[in-house]
Order: sequence, then structure tokens, then C-alpha cells
Amino acid sequence: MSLLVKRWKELAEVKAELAARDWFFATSGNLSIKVTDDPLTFLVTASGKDKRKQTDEDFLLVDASGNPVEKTQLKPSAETLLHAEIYSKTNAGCSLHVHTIDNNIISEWYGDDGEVVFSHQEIIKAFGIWEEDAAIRIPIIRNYAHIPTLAQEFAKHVNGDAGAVLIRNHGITVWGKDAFEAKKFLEAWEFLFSYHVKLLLLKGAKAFA
Ligand SMILES: CSC[C@@H](O)[C@@H](O)C(=O)COP(=O)(O)O
Ligand SMILES: [Zn+2]
Repeated sequence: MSLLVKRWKELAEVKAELAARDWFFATSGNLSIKVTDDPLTFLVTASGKDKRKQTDEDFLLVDASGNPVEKTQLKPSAETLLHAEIYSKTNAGCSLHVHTIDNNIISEWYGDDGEVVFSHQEIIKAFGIWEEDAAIRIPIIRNYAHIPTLAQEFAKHVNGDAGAVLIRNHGITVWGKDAFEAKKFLEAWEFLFSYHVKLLLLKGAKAFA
């Protein structure tokens, strides 16, 4: 099996798993996986598609600038530049972007702080942090409509082979060394967001009780 086919299958598998979680509302979301380092090429989801569906045209190969490597009718994801930033600045192998209700609520609730910090949660171990009082932070950036500006702002927070950024009232982008790791991190973040939204609601209800 060629490397391209191998990576395609890996990305298709992650896409199907995220679809099963119903994390692709209204064609939102985009995914990518690195194929080669030199020159940099990666598979990215085609723009505007229903990512819950599996087809032979789900992904296309793009270069470091996010341009298709071969002539194709498919358009790379509108947010390909964000994925390109990750691969050009780090050794990450996979990047996942989803819009969920929970990540949007958290991004709005803490948006003015520019970050949100979570602590005292067992699931933080999924990030490879094992201390008892571990805390983990995620930056929150403005949702610039101009994608090169968004990518520039996003790139300020791309400092390691694994990471995540919340885009305010938009969604989360997570990256890791491979598809397994990126999905693990994404699931851990969404667990934290969902827990926290419910806790805030309960605290609010208690205040009125
Ligand atoms: C339908 S809203 C979602 C888009 O604006 C965008 O944020 C998104 O996540 C999907 O865009 P796409 O170009 O299909 O990768
Ligand atoms: Zn998006």
C-alpha cells in the first residue's frame, strides 16, 4: 500500500469516528494528515462537503502553501492555511478541526480572557500530564473572517508537535504526532468542555435555588 493510500485510510477512519460523534454540523469541520515532509504535502478535506459522508473525493493532496498538488476539481478546505501552519512549524502529523456546541460555548464564555484553564480532572492524563494538580490551558483567538489573518493569529499559538487552539464562536483545532494522538486530544478537550458547560449550568441553577 502506498503511503498516500495508508494516510488516506487513516484520515478516513478518524473522519468516520468524529462523524459517529456527530461533530460535523452543517458541513463544518476539516481534517488533515501529513503525507511527506520534504517537500511538505498533506491530505486535507475538500471544502464544503458533508463530512459525515464517505466518498472517494473526501480529501485532496496539497502542498505547504495549501495548493492542490495535482489538477483537481476539488477545493481544499477554506481553513487549509491553518493546517499548513501546523505542518510548517512543527513535526505534527495530523490536525483536526470541529465545531461543537460545547467548544463554542466555552470559547464565548472565556473569550475575553483569551484562554481557559482546566484542572483537577483525571482526563488531563490523556495529554500526557500525570501530576495530581495538573492544569491545562487552551488559548482562545478571535474568529477573523479573513483566513490569512486568522492563520497568522493561530500560528502564534502553534509552538509544539501537539497543541490546540479555540477559535471564538467557531471551533477547536487540535494537532498531534499522528491521527491516534490528535483524536485522543480532541476527545479529551471535548470531554473537558462538556463537563465544564454542565458544571456552570448546575452552579447557575444552584445560585437561584
Ligand atoms: C459551514 S460553517 C464552517 C466553515 O465556515 C468552516 O469553518 C469549516 O469548518 C468548514 O469549511 P471547509 O471549507 O468545508 O473546510
Ligand atoms: Zn471551521
